[in-house]
Amino acid sequence: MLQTVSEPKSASTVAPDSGDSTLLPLELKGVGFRHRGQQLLQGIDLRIGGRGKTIVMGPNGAGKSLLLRICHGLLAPTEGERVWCGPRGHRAEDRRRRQAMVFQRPVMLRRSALANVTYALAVQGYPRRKRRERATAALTRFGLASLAQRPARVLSGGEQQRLALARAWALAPEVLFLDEPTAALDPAAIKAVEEAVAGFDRMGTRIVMTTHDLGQARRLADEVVFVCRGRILEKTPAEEFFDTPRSREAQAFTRGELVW
Ligand SMILES: Nc1ncnc2c1ncn2[C@@H]1O[C@H](COP(=O)(O)OP(=O)(O)OP(=O)(O)O)[C@@H](O)[C@H]1O
Repeated sequence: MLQTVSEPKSASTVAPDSGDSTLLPLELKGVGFRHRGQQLLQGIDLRIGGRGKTIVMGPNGAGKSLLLRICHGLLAPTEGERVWCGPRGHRAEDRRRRQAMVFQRPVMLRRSALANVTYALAVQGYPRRKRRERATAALTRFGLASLAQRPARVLSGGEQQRLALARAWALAPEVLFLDEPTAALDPAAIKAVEEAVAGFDRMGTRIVMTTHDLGQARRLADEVVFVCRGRILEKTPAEEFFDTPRSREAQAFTRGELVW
């Protein structure tokens, strides 16, 4: 489903290679999130640095999405702090431009597929005269060239998810957060998303992704962050996590048992 075209250079002058990442490492220090008297996340110490794909796993309601939203900056922690420690991490504009997030249900503007991508490039400050070419290359990369003029909101769920990935691809982010991007997709669409994630990884984009799918986590993860009841119980290299999970909760989770 994915077309082979050359992978885009970063929209900025800096290639999104972890060696010269301008944002990473990302550190959460003593992060908590409280809402209406409920402690939904607590005591989160997490460092995301270097290359690779971090897969965030855990039972329903554990706080995975909250954690990703806090990492991305969509939510502010009510306790502790989130710090981008790279040389340009202190600049809000750089943080906004150099990271992207893909959601389970893609957020599409009421305009064509192509315009969704060119708009994102415009917001990022990409030169006007080059936007269309770059957006078209991204749509082609994700097998969406023939749907470029179709209103984005009438695309199927799988097509919209590929469009969300194409939009992120055009932006060439240093860090990409994906929150259950395949939860509502059929097997072919899931494969396309997994190939895209691997492509982002090859491009040097740091991946942080949640999934419920153990098979998918095994295929993609370099490391696993296991979240349960609002806390991180493990941050472990993937092989070790699946072979010998340390916590009782992760042991049960990897056996496919319910964890509360
Ligand atoms: N913006 C928010 N404000 C207040 N509470 C929230 C917010 N987002 C999520 N919650 C609550 O926080 C808890 C954790 O939710 P979250 O979506 O992070 O879990 P999750 O691990 O991603 O779960 P699932 O696997 O079911 O998607 C839930 O009880 C949820 O109702």
